[in-house]
Amino acid sequence: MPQHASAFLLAIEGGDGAGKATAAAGVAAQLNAAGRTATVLSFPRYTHTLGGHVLGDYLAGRLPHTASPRAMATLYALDRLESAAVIAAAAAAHEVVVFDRYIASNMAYQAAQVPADDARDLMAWIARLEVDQFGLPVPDLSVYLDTPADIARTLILQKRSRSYTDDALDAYEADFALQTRVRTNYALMAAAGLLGRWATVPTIAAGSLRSPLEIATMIVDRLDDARPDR
Ligand SMILES: Nc1ncnc2c1ncn2[C@@H]1O[C@H](COP(=O)(O)OP(=O)(O)OP(=O)(O)O)[C@@H](O)[C@H]1O
Ligand SMILES: Cc1cn([C@H]2C[C@H](O)[C@@H](COP(=O)(O)O)O2)c(=O)[nH]c1=O
Repeated sequence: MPQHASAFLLAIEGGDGAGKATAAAGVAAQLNAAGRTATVLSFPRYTHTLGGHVLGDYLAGRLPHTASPRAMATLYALDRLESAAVIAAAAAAHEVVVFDRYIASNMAYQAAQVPADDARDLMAWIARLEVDQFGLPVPDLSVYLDTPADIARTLILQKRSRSYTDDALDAYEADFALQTRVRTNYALMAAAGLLGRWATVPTIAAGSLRSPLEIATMIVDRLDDARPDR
């Protein structure tokens, strides 16, 4: 197995329906076609980890109680902690590991569920939990896919069925105000460089959605900007 101990860790981030899974697959396909080995890991890992399974039940509305943002953040973090060996194996075998959501999703979504004045503290708490306590790697680059919430809602409704729910919208997707606060948080995190380096890729140009190919190409360009030696 080829060893790439210093695989580039690229996180694709954004609100629900921003086009992350499509972009992550497109980026990996472009890199692999160019002979640069890449793989995609999507979080939550609904069907692979205990944490992911519980999160699917939560998002599908099958759990009887709501949980605090810190409790939810811990569950999402546990899904990644359970996946630590999978992340390490992916990084050892590929030049680039593309995360379809990673730690920044936890920061953006859970901080969107506390008063705005408490958001930065919660983001810092989540970063300490996942990076300092759980030992998860910081991404080399996070790309914020900036898709307006109304367009993202249309894209969510086009999605194929998910492993954890048959509903068209899960609990977070159905909450339009939450999606708006999430977008605000991502813009803040990208501007402040929380959890490392960021690039923002607007998915709309001249009023129209860019093609998946164009979006993937823009992300690969940002990746190359972030490591000009490769
Ligand atoms: N640039 C694009 N142009 C047209 N359709 C797109 C584009 N990007 C994504 N889609 C479509 O929109 C839907 C949602 O895309 P995708 O699953 O990639 O979003 P996502 O951000 O991963 O969603 P979620 O966070 O809810 O899992 C899919 O049906 C996908 O084919
Ligand atoms: C990884 C991660 C995700 N979330 C939120 C974001 C989404 O609303 C759901 C996951 O849904 P998807 O359709 O599978 O993208 O969970 C979060 O709050 N914290 C996280 O770490």
